[in-house]
Amino acid sequence: MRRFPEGFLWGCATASYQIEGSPLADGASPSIWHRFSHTPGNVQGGDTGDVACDHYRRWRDDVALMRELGLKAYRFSIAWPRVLPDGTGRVNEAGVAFYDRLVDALLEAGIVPFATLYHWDLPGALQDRGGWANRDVVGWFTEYAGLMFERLGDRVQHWITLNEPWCVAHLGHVAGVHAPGMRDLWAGLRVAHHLLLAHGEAVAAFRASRAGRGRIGITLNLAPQHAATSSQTDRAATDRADAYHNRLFLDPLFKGRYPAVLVQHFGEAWPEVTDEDLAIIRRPIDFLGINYYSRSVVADAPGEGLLGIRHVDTAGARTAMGWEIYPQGLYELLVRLHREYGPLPLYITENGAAFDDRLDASGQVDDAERVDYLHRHFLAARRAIDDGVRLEGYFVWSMLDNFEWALGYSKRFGIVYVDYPSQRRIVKRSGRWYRQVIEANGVPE
Ligand SMILES: N=[N+]=NCCCCNC(=O)[C@@H]1[C@H]2[C@H](O)[C@@H](O)[C@H](O)[C@@H](CO)[C@@H]12
Repeated sequence: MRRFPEGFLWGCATASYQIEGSPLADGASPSIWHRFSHTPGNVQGGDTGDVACDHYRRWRDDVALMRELGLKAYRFSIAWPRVLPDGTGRVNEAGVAFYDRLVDALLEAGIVPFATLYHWDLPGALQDRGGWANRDVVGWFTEYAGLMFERLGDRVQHWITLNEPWCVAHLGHVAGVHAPGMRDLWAGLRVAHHLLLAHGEAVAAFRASRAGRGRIGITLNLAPQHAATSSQTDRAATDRADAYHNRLFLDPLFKGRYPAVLVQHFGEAWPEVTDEDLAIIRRPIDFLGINYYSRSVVADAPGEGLLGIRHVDTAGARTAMGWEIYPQGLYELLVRLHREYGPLPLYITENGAAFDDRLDASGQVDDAERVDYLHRHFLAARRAIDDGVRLEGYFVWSMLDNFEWALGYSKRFGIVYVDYPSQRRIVKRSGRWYRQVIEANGVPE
């Protein structure tokens, strides 16, 4: 048995738009994902977050389910449009009350709440004013963050400013496959910069708030980039991919500068960046959240796409998302972060897999593949701890099957199956297995 350190925080992660449903209930306003999913052609099957897992109404039973699973911690996100329907100014007390009750129920169940301030559901009213591409968003986000620190900061001690700024900037503003569906590199690079500025200003607001004695961090999706061959051109291509996918956020946050290779590569599209900006962005944080799913293998492809690279297929097994199952990439990433950007406390704020789960004749889900996936990734994380990495918790994505963005409900990541028509929750084999892991605080070799 490979035991984890005493007090290791085993949990699950979710996000507001992906599980809550009731997007316009009790004074909430439309988010950019409400608009995006209701725009035909954007989401597979025309799916929307209108119902999702109906968590907005079933939250009490879901907390009971978390307790049944033995979770030590639970990472959720707050829907900005519920608490500030116009994005700034007027507070919607019914929206705040939902999170107030949720936090109280979690504490009552002995579960540590981790609150993510932004998991992609920007108020549509702010998108109408330019959204993340408008530098004024820094003030809007800081106001929202300050309100939440004020209202929940006496009970929530762990805060994540942003979930995956890379996805917000690239998928939402360059590739256009996520809300708000923009395809504009110039805007996307500014969005990345504004997200980091907003993060930095929220950190300062946190330190000044009554929540300030808690911990604040940010969650990045990070993926090791491996060169397809040892050729100079493939290595240079991999360096560009690593700079864009990983260092675009890591370097300003922890080194106070953007990767030079990107500034060069993007030329006049690169935004104006001042030393004052960089000082805001690099304000010290208490932990780094890592969302790990897989790695990429990269080859030089002159003139192709944004970076002149292409991703090379590998032989390894894949999840239902088409992502290679590569647990050693988690070990490699954790050790790199510790050595190059740390040493600071780390949490795996998301790791998990989608597989084609089906109810069997007995109405159960025997998701052996997900058990194997998690087992191998837990062992990789445990190896990193042996090498001195200060890993303090692990949140499995996800507790429930949920709305998988542009893929709608076609992908199931949960350790609990959601039968959407009936909204019944059915704990999968992986959920029962995870409960044992948490109880033992360890996994078999
Ligand atoms: N090009 N390209 N892109 C692939 C980039 C992968 C990054 N996607 C994630 O990490 C998302 C993260 C998200 O927080 C959660 O809300 C999503 O449900 C999970 C599962 O998808 C993961």
